[in-house]
Amino acid sequence: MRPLIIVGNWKMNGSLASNQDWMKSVAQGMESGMPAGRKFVVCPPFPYLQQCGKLIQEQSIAFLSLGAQDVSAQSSGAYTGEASASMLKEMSCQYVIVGHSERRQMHHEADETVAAKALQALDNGMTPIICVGETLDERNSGRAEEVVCGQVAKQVNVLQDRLADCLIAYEPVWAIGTGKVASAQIAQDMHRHIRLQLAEFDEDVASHVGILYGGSVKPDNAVELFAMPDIDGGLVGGASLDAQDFLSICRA
Ligand SMILES: O=C[C@H](O)COP(=O)(O)O
Repeated sequence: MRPLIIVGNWKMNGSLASNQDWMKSVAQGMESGMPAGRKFVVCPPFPYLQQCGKLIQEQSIAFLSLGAQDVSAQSSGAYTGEASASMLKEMSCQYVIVGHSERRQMHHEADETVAAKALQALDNGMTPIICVGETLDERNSGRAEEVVCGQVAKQVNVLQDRLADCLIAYEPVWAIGTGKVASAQIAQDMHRHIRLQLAEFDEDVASHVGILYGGSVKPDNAVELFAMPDIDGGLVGGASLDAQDFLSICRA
């Protein structure tokens, strides 16, 4: 049985003061108990990881884990502006998002780089959340499955059975930050497709890998999405910035 995992990705949002308020509200909300068998993760920007890790400890938010939004594909050295997996681990991160479409599009990250980043995370004891997804043009031209399966195949080639220790996030690019959520059935169909593709490589890996949905997840659509058999949780952007919305999605 795969656990339901809800990951909040703050993207480039937050401040020392607002992070503190968010943690306080989430601690209060989670204190009253959360549904069993679920995991909750928050991914603040790099500069706030230490603060947020400390706040999670201080507020005793036992349910909440820390994650980062990206990691270097290199382990150390002259890579200005990058953060290595060992540094993130030192900040108490347990999860790392890799290959988010915003990084693929704006920073030209290729599948090979995404796989190298996932390996760095795995080698440092963290769970990579590997993002895949098609653009609107690709969907409209009937190529959604081909594009997503191509992205997954590149990860399978490099990571092989280490994929069992990863999460995959299906994020249709056209649904990110647009308010246009994929219908639960569209999302389920793609998740099923990804799982069947993984099963061709290894059935055990396929049955273990959590596949999260991302793209305009909100309190009012989370229940329907999470009820789907191959949707194992959500990667939540905008709605995770509001502590009460995040809590509602965590309980959905
Ligand atoms: O990482 C999160 C996804 O990009 C979804 O963002 P969104 O919930 O704001 O659409």
